[in-house]
Amino acid sequence: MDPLWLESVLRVGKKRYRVILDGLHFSWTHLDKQNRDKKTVSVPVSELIRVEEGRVKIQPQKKVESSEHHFTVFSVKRGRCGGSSAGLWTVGRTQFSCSSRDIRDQWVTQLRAALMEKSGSRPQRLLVFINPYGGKKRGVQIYRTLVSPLLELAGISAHVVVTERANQARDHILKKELTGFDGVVCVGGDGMFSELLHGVIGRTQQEAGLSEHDPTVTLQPCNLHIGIIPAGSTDCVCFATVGVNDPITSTLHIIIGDSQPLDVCSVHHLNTLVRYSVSLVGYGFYGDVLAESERHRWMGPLRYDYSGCMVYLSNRSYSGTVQFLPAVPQFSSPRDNTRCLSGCQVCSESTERLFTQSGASSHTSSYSTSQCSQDGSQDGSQLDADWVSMEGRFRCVSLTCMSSSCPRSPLGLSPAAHLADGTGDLILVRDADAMGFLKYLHRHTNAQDQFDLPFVQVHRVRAVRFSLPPGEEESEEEEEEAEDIGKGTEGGEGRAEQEGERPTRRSVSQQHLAERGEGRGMGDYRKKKKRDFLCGPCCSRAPSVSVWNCDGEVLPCTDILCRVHGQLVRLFARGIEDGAGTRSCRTGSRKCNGRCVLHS
Ligand SMILES: CCCCCCCCCCCCC/C=C/[C@@H](O)[C@H](COP(=O)(O)O)NC(=O)CCCCC
Ligand SMILES: Nc1ncnc2c1ncn2[C@@H]1O[C@H](COP(=O)(O)OP(=O)(O)O)[C@@H](O)[C@H]1O
Ligand SMILES: [Ca+2]
Repeated sequence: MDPLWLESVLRVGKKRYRVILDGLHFSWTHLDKQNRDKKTVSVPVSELIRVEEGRVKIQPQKKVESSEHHFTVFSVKRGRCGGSSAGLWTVGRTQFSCSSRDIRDQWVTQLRAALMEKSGSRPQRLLVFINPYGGKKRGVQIYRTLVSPLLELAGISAHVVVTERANQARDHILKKELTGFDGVVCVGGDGMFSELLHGVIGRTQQEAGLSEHDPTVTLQPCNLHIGIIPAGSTDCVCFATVGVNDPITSTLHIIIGDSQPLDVCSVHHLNTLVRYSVSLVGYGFYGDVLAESERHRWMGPLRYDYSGCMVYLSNRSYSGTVQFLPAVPQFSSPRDNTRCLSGCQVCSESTERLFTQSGASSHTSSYSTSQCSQDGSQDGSQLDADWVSMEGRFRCVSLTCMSSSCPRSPLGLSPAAHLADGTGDLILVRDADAMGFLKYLHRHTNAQDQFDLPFVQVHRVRAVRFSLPPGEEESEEEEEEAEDIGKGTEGGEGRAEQEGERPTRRSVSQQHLAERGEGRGMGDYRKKKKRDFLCGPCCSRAPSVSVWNCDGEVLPCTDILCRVHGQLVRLFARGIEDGAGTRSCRTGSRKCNGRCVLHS
């Protein structure tokens, strides 16, 4: 028998329960007057949070009464499947009454031993960054009222930094002492997550002595977990990895030490790392929406809806050449009608492929043409011929390493994409008429297949290249000019940071490039903006070049090479559980049981 096994008949309120603890579950079954089993509640030991003697309120320091015969168990409690709280987690609190103090002590000891066994995989100490300006500017309030009390309940200590400038979180992770921290957490949106992502990946490569600028390098997977408390505008990374945007649910995933590997796409321009992305690298529509939205930041999250309409009305398409390395089609397909859910088999099988066969210790691969071998591992050579090339005019070119579901699009840009399979989905939307494109966009908001349109193609890929058509390409001269513009703005941005003003986005990549003294291409965006955008999105003078939206950051260059790095980072999450994934306490139309400050 399991050494942790314990069984007793205890009371919860006035009802009698057969209570059992085995190695895996803590469960209690209601017994009727004839001692027949009725309803059972079962909690995996991995989802227990705390066990206290006595009858305890949600904060252990506030005991209602210290009873010698009682103990209280705090655990993860799921919202009703199919109900309005599906996918949402809360803290369940159950007070058990024993017939003697001895029995009570036995239960408390055994339950704590079970919890102790789990403690190795749970964080003890966290480094938390709060963006006070993200989303509706409620980051600090969300942390103080919803997150901090739960961390305290779970006995997790946190060092909290409320950021005063963009890139502070990234720089902290890159440069400061991190010993003793089991994870880093952001309270903010996708931009804030991106800061942590760049910090964690950069730090890991620094320590491994690898150059991130080398597009051929096999990057070192990161050990430090990242937690996301959603408090931003889109919160796509949280939504796509948890299934809901809810601070309490995300805190509970952190507390129990869930671990979700995540594919990351690196974006290079001329042997310089520009940025990393996990959700969207998008040219055309999504780039234009982002660029336009920056001018309306004061609108908060609504800026994307407004800019989306404006850009749609501008009816643009862009020329370019897209090349891609297809993923192995036998493993999965973006049109196989599956969803990457918690415990996804495609992702588990990929783990073995990505790490066993690739030999993670050999850090460079022959990448004259590719970094991925035919078997799906992350290095090895491949022939030039494997690149597929497409050119023409596109409404949008999007690459996403995950579904990129978010409250605006509950199934996402690519509903069958996988979080951790080492591939991304490349979506090419050719120049359709305005109604056709609207149909495509609208299908993101419902269950209709957005790929079932004659002008839309989707490919599962491992790498993508984009280049402008001859005559439009980024010339040396343009880049030098762009560099100058970049330098000018760099100073301006620095001033904004110093004075505690809110700088615009685009900061991570610019600073990244500037700090490494490799600012080639920097400011292209601004230069092109000068040329094409300043007249507004509805201007009749249509621009010939768009910009790239990289997880909400405008990239400073147009010709790029993207490469998917399988399972490069780990989040405190477990993927979307079956029955979740369509709800958000920020959609307004759906309730979050009033628990969320975002609704209050
Ligand atoms: C007729 C209805 C049209 C609806 C179209 C809906 C399409 C939604 C797809 C959303 C993909 C989101 C990918 C995630 C991007 C975020 O990283 C980025 C930054 O987020 P944040 O830091 O929270 O501000 N968000 C965006 O780029 C917004 C794209 C909105 C496009 C309408
Ligand atoms: N204190 C701060 N002042 C100004 N900008 C900040 C600060 N902290 C973080 N940022 C930047 O703000 C940007 C947007 O933050 P984010 O939390 O993603 O909110 P949103 O989802 O509303 O865009 C991020 O790119 C981040 O670098
Ligand atoms: Ca993927």
